[in-house]
Amino acid sequence: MRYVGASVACQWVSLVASIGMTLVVSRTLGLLWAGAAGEKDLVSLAIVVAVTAAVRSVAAMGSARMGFLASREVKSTLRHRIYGKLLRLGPSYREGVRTSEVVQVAVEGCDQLETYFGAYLPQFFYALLAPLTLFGVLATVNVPAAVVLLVCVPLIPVAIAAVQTWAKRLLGRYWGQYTELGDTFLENLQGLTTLKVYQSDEFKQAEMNEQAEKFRRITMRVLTMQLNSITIMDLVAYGGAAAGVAVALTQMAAGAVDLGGCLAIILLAADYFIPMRQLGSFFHVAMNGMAASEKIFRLLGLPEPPAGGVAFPGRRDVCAHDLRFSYDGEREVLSGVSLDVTAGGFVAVVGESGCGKSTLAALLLGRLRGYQGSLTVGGVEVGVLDAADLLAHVTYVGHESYLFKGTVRENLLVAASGAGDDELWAALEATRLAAFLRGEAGLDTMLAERGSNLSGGQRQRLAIARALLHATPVYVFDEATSNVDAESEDAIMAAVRGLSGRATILLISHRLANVVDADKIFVLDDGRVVERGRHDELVAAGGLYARLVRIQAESLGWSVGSTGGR
Ligand SMILES: Nc1ncnc2c1ncn2[C@@H]1O[C@H](COP(=O)(O)OP(=O)(O)OP(=O)(O)O)[C@@H](O)[C@H]1O
Repeated sequence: MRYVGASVACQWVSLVASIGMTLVVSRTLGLLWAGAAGEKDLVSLAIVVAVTAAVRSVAAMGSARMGFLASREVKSTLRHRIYGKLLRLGPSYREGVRTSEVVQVAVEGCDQLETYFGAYLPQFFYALLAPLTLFGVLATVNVPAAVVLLVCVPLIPVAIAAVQTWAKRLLGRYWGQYTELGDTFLENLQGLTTLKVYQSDEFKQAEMNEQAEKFRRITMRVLTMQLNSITIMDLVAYGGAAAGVAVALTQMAAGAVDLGGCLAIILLAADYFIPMRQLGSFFHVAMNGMAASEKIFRLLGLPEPPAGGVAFPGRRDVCAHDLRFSYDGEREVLSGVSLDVTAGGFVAVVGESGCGKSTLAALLLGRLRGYQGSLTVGGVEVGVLDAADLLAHVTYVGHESYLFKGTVRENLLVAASGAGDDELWAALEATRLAAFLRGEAGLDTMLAERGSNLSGGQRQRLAIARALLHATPVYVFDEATSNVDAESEDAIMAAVRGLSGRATILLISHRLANVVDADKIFVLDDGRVVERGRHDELVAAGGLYARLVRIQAESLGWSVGSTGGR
């Protein structure tokens, strides 16, 4: 508001200078017409014109600068808030908003608000102030003309208000279409390789064309609406100015005003309307910003995980009791899971695809919320733990980890900012990546976006090295080695087992060779723990686990009952 006020003040100073100059010009022309103008009048006219030009240019620069500062502050504040909100929402942000929508509102949505705060708001106040100022001045010249002009000005806001409801609805739909198109575009771009592989890109292109066409149509409707309303505002503005001129001429004919006064009214008549007319133009862009701001405020209003929850406890045991969870509120994906992992223990969760293993991991990380029953770490319910604190104490490695564009060192330091090169190399040795990187540029080896210049297995080994550096009391490995070659997998599993004792480890793996050493194995089936025990006990029990082991042993050729052999 400070900057908006200053911007209005600059515009007003410029207007006053302009009025002063117009009055002097009109008076001098009147004198010239009457043949009464002396040299002194012409000199003072030249001085007034020069001073006015200087004042107006300084005021215009000041107003633009203030508008810029206002919009810069708003954009930066909003973007900080959006960023902070995403951090507070954590990995579960996708439950409430689509990624493309976040990008669109944070970038273009905030840019649209630039016009609202930088141009529309100052113009709004200036458009109220300018006609009143002009009225005050012209009333001293000729009251009827000043009144007629003042009365016509409010017709512009009336025209704006008339289209406002319609425009609001239309712009709401426009932004809906825009984010929908952005969403499809982002998804198709990310899946372009897959689409090419299956030659489905044409089908997706047709789908996108259809959405783009819908977006084109709504954009055209928005433009039509804007042009129509600008035409109406122009009619009012220039019609009003013409009415003022007509009154001025009539008044002069009636002898109520002299030539100088009549000229002053004619020259200033348009100034009554220009600010309102300008407001009308900004209004449409501002409305677009307002529609975007609705999306911004919806994002900022999304419910957050409880902040300032209970701090991560000193204990590290993990326990689930009668844990139930459903994604859609209907089908239970976990239907009463009970398991316990003692502090420093190495526990595995196995089961057929879709039985709920990753869901369990996501609940433990607080990535999914709204479970029933109990899931505790160190005796404290995960649901009441402080979300950031939980993530700082539980390291998760999934089957596909994110690597950032930058050096290997930068990617590793994400997990342990203070680690020295020796520690980084030790983690790389543990995941058998050191030899490869030594042949490249070592820790300074550059990674492309998502680590796309590494192989799938190398990416994953780097992600596991990063996790090993993140010294936390609890680790969750969810199919972390699924795309790693067998030899490296053995080395990595040895490093993972090496963590047990100082950290509690939950290992989710469909490769049963990895779990034979686990202190306890929980076998999930359709959202329930159906078996629990050590590898040998479960094999001896001859249940689901034994069946899964037999199937894998046959296909991979490792002997049932072996510990770690393949
Ligand atoms: N985001 C989701 N929305 C709705 N349902 C989901 C979602 N994610 C998973 N599911 C469902 O929950 C069930 C359990 O999925 P989950 O990913 O936990 O299985 P999993 O045991 O880890 O499988 P896999 O071994 O194949 O990774 C599946 O039936 C799946 O369809």
